[in-house]
Amino acid sequence: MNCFPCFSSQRNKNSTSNNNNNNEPNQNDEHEYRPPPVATTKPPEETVQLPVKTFNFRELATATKNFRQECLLGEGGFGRVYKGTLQSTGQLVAVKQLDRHGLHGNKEFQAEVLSLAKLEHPNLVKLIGYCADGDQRLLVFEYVSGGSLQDHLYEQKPNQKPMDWITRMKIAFGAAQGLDYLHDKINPPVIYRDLKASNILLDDGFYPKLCDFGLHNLEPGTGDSLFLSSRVMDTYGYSAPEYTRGDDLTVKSDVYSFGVVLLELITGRRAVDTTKPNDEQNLVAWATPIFRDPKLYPDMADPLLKKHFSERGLNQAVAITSMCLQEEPTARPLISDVMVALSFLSMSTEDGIPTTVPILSFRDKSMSIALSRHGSCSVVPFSLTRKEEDDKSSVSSDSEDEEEVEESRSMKKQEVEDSDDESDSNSEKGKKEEHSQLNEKPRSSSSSSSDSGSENRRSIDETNATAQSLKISYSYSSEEEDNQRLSSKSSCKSNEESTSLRYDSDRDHDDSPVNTSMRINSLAHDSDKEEEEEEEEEEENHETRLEHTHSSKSEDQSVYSDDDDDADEESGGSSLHRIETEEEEHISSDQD
Ligand SMILES: Nc1ncnc2c1ncn2[C@@H]1O[C@H](COP(=O)(O)OP(=O)(O)OP(=O)(O)O)[C@@H](O)[C@H]1O
Repeated sequence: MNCFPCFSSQRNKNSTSNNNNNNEPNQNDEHEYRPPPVATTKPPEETVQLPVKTFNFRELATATKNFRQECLLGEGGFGRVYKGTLQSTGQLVAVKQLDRHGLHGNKEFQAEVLSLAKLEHPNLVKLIGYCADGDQRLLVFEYVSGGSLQDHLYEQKPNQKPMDWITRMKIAFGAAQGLDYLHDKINPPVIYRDLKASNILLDDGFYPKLCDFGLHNLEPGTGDSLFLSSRVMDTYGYSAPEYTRGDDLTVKSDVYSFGVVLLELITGRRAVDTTKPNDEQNLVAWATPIFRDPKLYPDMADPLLKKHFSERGLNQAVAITSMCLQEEPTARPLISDVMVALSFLSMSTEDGIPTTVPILSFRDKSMSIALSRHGSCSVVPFSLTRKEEDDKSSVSSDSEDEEEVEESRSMKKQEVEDSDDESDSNSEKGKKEEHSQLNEKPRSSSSSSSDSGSENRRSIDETNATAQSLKISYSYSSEEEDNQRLSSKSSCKSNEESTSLRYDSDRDHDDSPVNTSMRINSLAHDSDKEEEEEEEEEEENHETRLEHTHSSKSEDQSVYSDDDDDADEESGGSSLHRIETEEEEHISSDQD
């Protein structure tokens, strides 16, 4: 059966009507068996005429001035790309002349082209048509005029201004939207496989469009080792660890690559830069230790930004990046959550401070947790009632199951945090924006060690500074037995698996990823002294808040500038801020 009617040549069409197969009632022969109606109904995609044109080689040769060098835009893993003008319409196009190594057959090629043509989204470069003439295989795309993200980040023209922070966040947001479409809005999902700065094209207004998606099956001579090695080299620095391990790629591999691009936007550094000292050549390897120390975030940012960004925006962007770059694919967020978070970070506000991200926007709570640790205050804490918490505690004491105990602790801990939030909110009502230090580290270091594993866990927590700040510690040391158990447990909970559980706080919480996170969050805390400690801490925090109110306020109300360095120092780092605003209260109550 030909699934792609618009590719059918006249001859094919004829042959289709002649070979009238089971699904096509033959109008000329009334006596012939007609299948039941259901069988005659073609799926919509078969009947829809897809908006993809066929070009003959001559047309494209004319469009590109005979593939003249001056029209050459560049050469990538798939072949050369030429800028052209279609004579019939005057439309500017990019003509990709596919490498002729091991060409696919006509039908195979057409099938691939058609599936590409179905992918339509404003953040994807549109396929306009194709040419399969003799052994020539060409794809015709809309022309995107502004160059690639790579050009803008690293190959700036002398008179070109560096991209500002909001533009960078908008580009990230747009790219996430394109990726979200591929992952979540079409069926079956498309794994991009090749997301990188050079594949994000920008129009004149910096609107991003992803190119080279879905071309994987068109790779000429798949299995041609020379060809493959050059592509892998190109993608080196963006590939997820599972790729290197030889595991299957998933949509989460794209999320990793997206994290690398986000890191490039933040730092202005190439994914791989062989001109740098050895320990700085691989961007992710260079950045990973920095993720653990929020005080270093401002220094990590692209110097060309001259610190013109809000501290909170930076912290949250780094938090998202760090999540995307988790070693374990299942620990990475869904691109839809990344997209939502970036939608807030990319909003231009009058004061340059990004809008806070409401928790209920996310399908997976881990994103909310990470961002809440980085200054987003409209995060509504998990709404466990005291009754639920008591229920949990009694279940755990009955079962004496260590895991349940952990869970109960974490829930209890969470409730304490909830009440912290509440009291913070009350005490700070009326102020426009104020920071409070969550002071996680003293909390863990002051925990008592009645639990045999708590000492270990505490030390792991202390060394795992990323976990302290981000609370997405799926990567606890594998040497630690307890943590291994927890880590593997959390890994098993794929974000997708639990989507349906995420919003409902009335459900059984035992296995939700929320609780996985909560459990992990609570590792360093001992429940026995918790309330006592909380009281002390609340006092301490209150004092700290008062001390830091002035500096924190000025930090966040103005965008970062070089002059803010002192204030930054004074605030003792940037990530552990929580802000309560009237606006946020409004959002929360809306959500309620
Ligand atoms: N639709 C387009 N509009 C404008 N320029 C384009 C378009 N598609 C590709 N280009 C440009 O053509 C050049 C080659 O692109 P291509 O995608 O083939 O290679 P690449 O992205 O550099 O490498 P790879 O194929 O390994 O991803 C790049 O400079 C790219 O910016």
